[in-house]
Order: sequence, then structure tokens, then C-alpha cells
Amino acid sequence: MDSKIVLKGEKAHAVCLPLPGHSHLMAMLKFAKLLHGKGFYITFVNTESNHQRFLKSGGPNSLDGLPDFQFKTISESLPPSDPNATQDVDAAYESVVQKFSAPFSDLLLKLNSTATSSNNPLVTCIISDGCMPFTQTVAQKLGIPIVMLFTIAACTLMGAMQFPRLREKGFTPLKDESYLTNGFLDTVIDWIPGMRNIRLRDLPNTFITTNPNDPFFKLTVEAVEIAPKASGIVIHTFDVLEQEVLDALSPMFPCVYAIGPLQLLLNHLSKDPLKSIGYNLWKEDTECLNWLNSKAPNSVIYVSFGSVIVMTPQQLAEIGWGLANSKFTFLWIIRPDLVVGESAILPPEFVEETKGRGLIASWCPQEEVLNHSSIGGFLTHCGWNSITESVCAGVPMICCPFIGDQQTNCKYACNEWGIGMEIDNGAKRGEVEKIVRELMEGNKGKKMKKKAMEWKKLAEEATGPHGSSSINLDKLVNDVLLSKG
Ligand SMILES: O=c1ccn([C@@H]2O[C@H](COP(=O)(O)OP(=O)(O)O[C@H]3O[C@H](CO)[C@@H](O)[C@H](O)[C@H]3O)[C@@H](O)[C@H]2O)c(=O)[nH]1
Repeated sequence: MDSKIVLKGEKAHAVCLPLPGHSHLMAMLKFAKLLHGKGFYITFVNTESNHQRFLKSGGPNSLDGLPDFQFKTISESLPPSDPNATQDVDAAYESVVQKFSAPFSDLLLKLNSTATSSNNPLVTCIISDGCMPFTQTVAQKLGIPIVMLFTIAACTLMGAMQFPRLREKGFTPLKDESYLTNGFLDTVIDWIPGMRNIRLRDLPNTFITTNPNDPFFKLTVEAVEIAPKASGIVIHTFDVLEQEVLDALSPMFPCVYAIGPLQLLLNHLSKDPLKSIGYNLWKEDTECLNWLNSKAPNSVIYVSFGSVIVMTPQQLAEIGWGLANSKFTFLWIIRPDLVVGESAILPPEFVEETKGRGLIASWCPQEEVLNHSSIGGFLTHCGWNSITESVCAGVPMICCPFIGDQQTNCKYACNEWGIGMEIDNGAKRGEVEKIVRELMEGNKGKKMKKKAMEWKKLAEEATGPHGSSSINLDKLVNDVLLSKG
């Protein structure tokens, strides 16, 4: 799989532009490393503040790169934000979509005009996050191929592709707030290709708004309307996981490639000269791995809500007491900014009750944690990367979705893949306790573990030398990124 595609003459040069959110950035970095493994020269474009976060977490030389892998930055012109906290992702996203077109275009022109003096090849293709439609105009101007990388599930992309139709059919904007609770969202939608038994509430929830000018709804519509004009679409998934939706998406785009799980593909690179370039904007607490070493196999539940979710103190307390009362051992990631408006402090009684069997950390090497033999289950907010990483590790989940695509991911994890059990994010401690017990020692938990191990094997097959994702990556490189037409 790491056999380099022979590039005639000069190296091909891919410029990669991720969305500034942590998980989008990490997925793009993994994808860039894969292309580098295929022999591409890479320019990876970060926002200035995320570049600084990377340097802070990895050290001043951590982004020095290699002669053929460089980092460039564009300032997002936002007020300075706390480098230890999640950036206001919505503000960063809006800023990038609205203001990056000109500086991004300038950067590409500069890369080309200084190609000889800086020793970088001319730019030959762009890899853009799928949520940044302006990059297509830039690619068109330069006359080079552009690939939109969607760091979300195919089911989410298919759901978002329906937004214009949802508007046409009057499903959005909602008439008023009562539509959030009056059963409207339970309406079953039977006309989405490749998606069965879907209720409105299972779709990516950006359309659930009463505002006819909702900026994120508009941005999503713009992104899905322009996506088919790209030279290719990459979705971070794998064929057998989402075959039906992928088959239905295929006629909507010129070329769709399911390429993932990215980490498993990277594991096949015989050497990774970019290993030192990590994937975290924040420092990881690796002590938790030593702690896990002392725990019995499958005995610990891992709890994390990703990089952007915020919750109320009540939600935090109910989850905490549910975990405590389940009597199971847990590792819980509580970011300093997880709780709205306050620091996430749990009371001394909680600390006393969970002494020796509860560890709280602010950020950890999640993929290593999920692959640790002591982890028996994952209580997750259903971010797509967390779901994918859990699939790779064969870990069954409690799915507690909050925003965006998380409800869609939850629906698929629970109903299609058989590896998740859903709980409402407003659940009380008794329900949390019950579902944790069911996951860790109940029959349903055991069945889900079996299924999770089956999906893990299929993910490994997809990323093996002859697997679908490896083949799709080679096709993308040959048919799109190196194509002259
Ligand atoms: O202590 C931790 C906690 C998390 N992670 C990593 O952080 C990422 C979290 O990503 P994800 O699970 O996708 O959640 P979010 O950060 O919330 O991602 C946002 O972006 C995703 C798409 O990329 C969407 O699917 C989510 O709904 C959206 O909230 C994963 O790679 C984790 O491995 C760590 O490394 N250490």
C-alpha cells in the first residue's frame, strides 16, 4: 500500500486546506500524510491560531516538517482566543469561509511564483475540506483538480445533500419552536436514496432551525450544491460500512471515494517520516495509559465528548453520578471548557465515591486508549472520528449525541451497525447507571462487543493492501489528482 505512485518529472504538489476545527484538521493531516506516502509534495495550510496551538502542544520544532512537507498559515483575523480551550469553532468556520478565498488564492500564486527559489514544485492539486466551497473557485482559476475531503460519514453527507429538498418541501425552517417537541421531528422520510427508516431527527440537525436565514444552514446548502462540481469527493469511511448510502451517492458526483479509516491506512506505511508531527492541538495526558495498564481486560468504560461539545453543570453531574453508581471503573475526559460558563468541577463526595476506580483527564491519546485491552466500552457524543476510532478498536458504545451529525452517526451505530445503545444527553443518573451496566456486563453489551469485533476486522480488511480503501486511494491519485484533464 505504501508503494509510491511513480510521478513523472517533478513531484505532484497537493495543497491541503482543512476546516479549523480539531477533528477536521486531524483527519486532513492524516490524509496529507497518506498522500505524502504516495510521493506527493505537501503544503498544509493552517489558520494562524491553530498553528500556534500545534506548536504549543508539540514543541517549537514540531512543525518543521520535511523538505517535501511544509506548513503555511493564513491569519483568520479573529480576536485572540484561549490556546488551551476549544476555539469558537462556529466563528472560526465563518471567518474561514468568508475571508479565506483571497489569502488562499494569494498563497497558491505565491507558491507557484516562488517555486524555483523555494524548491517547491508547482501546485498541481488542492485537497479542501468539503465544507469550504470557495476553494473550488480558486482551483478553477488555476485550472487544477480539486478534491473535497468530507471528514464525516457518508450517511451525514447524504443527509446534508437533502437540505435543499427539505426546504422545498417545507420541512425547514421550522414554523416555530413548538415543532422541536410536538412530534414533527419523528416524521419518517422515505425518499432519501440509500437511507431507510430515517426520521427527520436522525438527519444532520443544522436544518432544525426556525431562522430562514440561518448562516450554518446556508453554508451547508452552499457546500453540498457545489460539491458535485469538484474533480472528486473523498469520504472518511469504508465501502462495506456504508455500502448502500455510498451506492446512492455515487451517481450524484463525478467520482466518490470511500477512503478510511485513515489511521489504519497510515499504519500500513512501512516508515512514517512524519511521525513526529502529531495530531493534537492540546497536550495529551499519557499517564492515563499507565493507569489503564493496571486494570483488567474489558473492565474500564472510556468517556469523552470530543473537542467542541459543551454541556450544562447538570448534564455533567448526571453523567458523573451515573458512572459512579454503576460501580464500574472509568476514564473520563473533561476538557477545561466542557461545561458552559464554569469550570467542570465535580463535588468531593463524587471524588470520594470513585476513588481508585475513576480517572479524570483533560485530554488523552484517544486512539491508544480505545485500543488498550482494559477498555470495554465507550460513552461518546458520536463525533465521526470517535465512532471511526471505536470501530477500529472493536469497542462497543453508548451513544449520547448532542449536535450536528452526531444524531445521524448515533442512528447508524445503533440501528445499522449494531455497536451502539442510545441515551439522551439529558438523561438522569439512574438511566446512565443502567445503560453503563448493560454495556459492560449485560447481554446486549456482549452482542455489541461481538459485532464491534466484526466491524474492526472489516475495517482492517478495507485498509489492507488489497482492501477497498487502499484501492480507492490509488484510484483517486491516478484518476483525479494526477490527471491532466
Ligand atoms: O482526550 C481526547 C479526546 C478526543 N481526542 C480526539 O479528538 C477527536 C474528536 O473528534 P470527533 O469524535 O469527530 O468529535 P468532535 O471533535 O466533536 O468533532 C466535530 O467534527 C466531526 C467531524 O470531523 C463531527 O463528526 C462532530 O460531530 C463534530 O463535533 C478524535 O479524533 C479523538 O481521538 C483526543 O485525541 N483526545
